[in-house]
Amino acid sequence: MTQTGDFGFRFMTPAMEVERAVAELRFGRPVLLANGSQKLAVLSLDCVAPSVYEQFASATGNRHKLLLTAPRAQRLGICGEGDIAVPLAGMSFDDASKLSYMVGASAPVTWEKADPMMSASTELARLALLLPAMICADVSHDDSCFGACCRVDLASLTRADVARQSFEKVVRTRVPLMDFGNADFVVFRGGLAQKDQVAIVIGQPDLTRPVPIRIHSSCITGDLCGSLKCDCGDQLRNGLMLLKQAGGGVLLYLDQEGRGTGIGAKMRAYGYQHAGLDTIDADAELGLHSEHRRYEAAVAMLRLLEITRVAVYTNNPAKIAGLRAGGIEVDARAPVTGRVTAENENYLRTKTIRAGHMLDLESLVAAE
Ligand SMILES: Nc1nc2c(ncn2[C@@H]2O[C@H](COP(=O)(O)OP(=O)(O)OP(=O)(O)O)[C@@H](O)[C@H]2O)c(=O)[nH]1
Ligand SMILES: [Zn+2]
Repeated sequence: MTQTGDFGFRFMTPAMEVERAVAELRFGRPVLLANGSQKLAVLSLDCVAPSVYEQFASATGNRHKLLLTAPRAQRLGICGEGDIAVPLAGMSFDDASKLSYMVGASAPVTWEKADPMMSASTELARLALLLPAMICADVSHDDSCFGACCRVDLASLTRADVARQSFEKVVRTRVPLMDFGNADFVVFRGGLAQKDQVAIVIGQPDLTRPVPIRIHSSCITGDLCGSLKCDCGDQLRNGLMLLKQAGGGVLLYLDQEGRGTGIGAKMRAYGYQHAGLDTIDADAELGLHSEHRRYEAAVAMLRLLEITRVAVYTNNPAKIAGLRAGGIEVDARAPVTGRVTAENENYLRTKTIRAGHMLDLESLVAAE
């Protein structure tokens, strides 16, 4: 087993604080976000029970506010103001939910620019795979009702980044694959949530040359079930084939469902897409930005595999930028595509036009 970082045993590390806070939010309990003497009680509307919402309101003297991210504010017609905060006094749980992530909600009558601490709380939501619909209240003067709650320092959110880059190799084992021959599945554990990540090594790549790689984000619907709404399943299999044809390479299969937003958010977004929204606007309705993925895990996995120079199969410039930011040399980039279907054509077009993906869609359509 290879250790990538030695944090020793300390009573409380930034990563521990953040991980505990993330777990508490997922249980629907409040956490305290602190920055010096400023304290913000935070609750996630995505998984709180209505009764806890009511308790939170009375514990904060009805001074609680709802954070709406810039994409959500924009969907509600409030443009160019960044994240906003809406006073919630007197607003029911259902109305707050509607305001934070449902299609067709009206713009709030009263709102203000969000305090930076409130905006920072959305990073906890991102890590918790929850919608960034945060209910917040400043309790700097009296946090007595929140004494038993998990406390996380604002600085820990940044310092926990160090932990994100700390991975260890757990096991490497051969798996015979139907179309690709023998592959080595290498399992890594680490990052903030200690999720297992998998590298699939095809053949025996020459590590002295740029190693052909594919970074693939998990897509339960496409990879496993052949969903026609995206091209992921084809890209997964075509990516593995390209690595085999290149004489060997590595596919990093990252646990990043729904562009890092989680399967719950992705399925909510699919519901909105059925109502006519494109992939980016559907996410924006939920308060999500167009991209929530990060690539520290990919960089750490490559380093543990002793790979520092790569040739990447991707159409997504953010993946290349993520590798380069982590010090991996990207020598070349080649496309990897899938079938264009009636159901995924708009999705692919939106990614090309609105997210800058390097995809020659018209040629693909013409080739079908
Ligand atoms: N939020 C959201 N995620 C989606 C949607 N459709 C697919 N996904 C996710 O998008 C990601 C696609 O992953 P990849 O195919 O590796 O990445 P990519 O950004 O398309 O880049 P390349 O395939 O490398 O060109 C996966 O995490 C899917 O689960 C959608 O409509 N909404
Ligand atoms: Zn997909």
